[in-house]
Amino acid sequence: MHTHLAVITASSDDVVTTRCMSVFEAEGHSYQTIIDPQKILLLLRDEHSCDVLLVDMELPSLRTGRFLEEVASKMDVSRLWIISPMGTTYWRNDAERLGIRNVIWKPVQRHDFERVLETVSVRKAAILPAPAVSQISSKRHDTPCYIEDLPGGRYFLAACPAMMKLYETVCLLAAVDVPVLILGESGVGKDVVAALLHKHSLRSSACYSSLNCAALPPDLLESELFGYEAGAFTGAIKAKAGKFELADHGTLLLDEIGEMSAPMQAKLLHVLQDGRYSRLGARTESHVDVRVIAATNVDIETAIAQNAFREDLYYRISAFTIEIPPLRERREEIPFLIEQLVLHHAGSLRRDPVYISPEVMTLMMEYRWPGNLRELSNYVIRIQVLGNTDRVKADLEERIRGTRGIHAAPVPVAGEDAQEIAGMRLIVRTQRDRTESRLIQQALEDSGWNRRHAAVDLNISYRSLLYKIQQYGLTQNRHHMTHARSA
Ligand SMILES: Nc1ncnc2c1ncn2[C@@H]1O[C@H](COP(=O)(O)OP(=O)(O)OP(=O)(O)O)[C@@H](O)[C@H]1O
Repeated sequence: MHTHLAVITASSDDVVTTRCMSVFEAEGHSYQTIIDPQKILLLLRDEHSCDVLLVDMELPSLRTGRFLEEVASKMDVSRLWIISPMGTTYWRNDAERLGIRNVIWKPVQRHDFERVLETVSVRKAAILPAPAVSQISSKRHDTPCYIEDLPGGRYFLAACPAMMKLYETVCLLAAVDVPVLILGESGVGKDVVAALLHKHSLRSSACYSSLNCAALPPDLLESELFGYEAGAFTGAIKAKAGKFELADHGTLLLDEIGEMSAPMQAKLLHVLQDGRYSRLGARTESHVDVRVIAATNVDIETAIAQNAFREDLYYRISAFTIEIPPLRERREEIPFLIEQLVLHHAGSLRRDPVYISPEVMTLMMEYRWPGNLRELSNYVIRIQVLGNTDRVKADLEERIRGTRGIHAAPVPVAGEDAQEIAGMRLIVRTQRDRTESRLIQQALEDSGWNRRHAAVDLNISYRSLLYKIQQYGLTQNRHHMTHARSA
């Protein structure tokens, strides 16, 4: 026999609602979502209207007023749960004063809701038949997976400790207006993390915009960033606002900042110092208030050592850094990502989803994913388009065969000596670099050193390929691998 609970989430956050729904409905309970705090107060007039009240403190209307106090006067606070983003504590003094002890920190996990159910089941134990109580407490906790929707149909998924920690860091950094540098390989999710940071920041009602600094030649980059006046150059018929102007009061992601030319670095430093800039062809200066988040997949410290990147600019953009691990270092997320990608891509292709067989899933868990989540996404699209996994299976097998034993990630053994693991990782990394540079050299030779074709064959971005050619010191007409690092 199931308990039927009425749960109210004062949440504007779809994720909280969705999680609540899946856990509570799976258990046979009912729930209700209310966004307007006044409606909650009305509802609480009837003391049997709900067993538990979950209040999402992110709701802007709760920041002012005496909502908690009013709720506490209408219900037993042991039935009241606060849901709060990490680092948000404006409610803490009120909660302490009112004796509210139940707090769930975002990202909300399934077991958080199980905690809620457990407290209710304890209170109801006297009237509940025994099997219902044991059914609740014997439920196994699933591997936590957190998904948060982002504008533009995108989402952020975290399903491993490193990414959960990263989410917490993002929430902390979102609350303060400091520059953040996001580091990580191509396709690892730098843009997604920047969008998440913007969503949680006080700037979230203004624009989030991003620009890939490597994709444009310096002149075009300058006009994209700062805009231009009519007649500033041939073809500039009408004046155009730049990214800085459009992102005023919001957030601007400058992706691949490590690729920016020296003159552009100087101009960027200027605008970061005092918010002042000039449109191309303008006689006067304008002022903006933009939070700049920078991202790169190149080693900026090496770029500084080689005088390719300004040290003063680096310090200006990197008050805090967030490093996103490559997919091969968080393989436990792959099944969760695949599940979402299958639904997403099948939906946009208007097809029935083609699910991944356990066999192919094993291969996907084993493959090294040099193109990270973008490459994983492409594989899932291929499967949805082809309607089966045969070709992808053969392709993955071939790729893994070429790299097996070198690219397969070591599975850490619980309790293993940290030093030994570090040593093993170093060996694996060195081997990986050797193999990677050999594969890149091969792809370049196969394409007659057409870098764009080679980048497509390797499934990495053109810029990443250029970076790797430089990193490994690869040159044309050499049949043997050159490994700059290990030489
Ligand atoms: N944590 C995540 N959850 C869900 N999807 C993700 C996540 N991280 C990345 N993705 C998806 O993977 C793809 C690549 O992500 P993104 O563009 O943010 O990577 P990037 O690191 O900025 O790449 P690049 O360096 O090439 O610009 C996108 O389709 C994005 O939606």
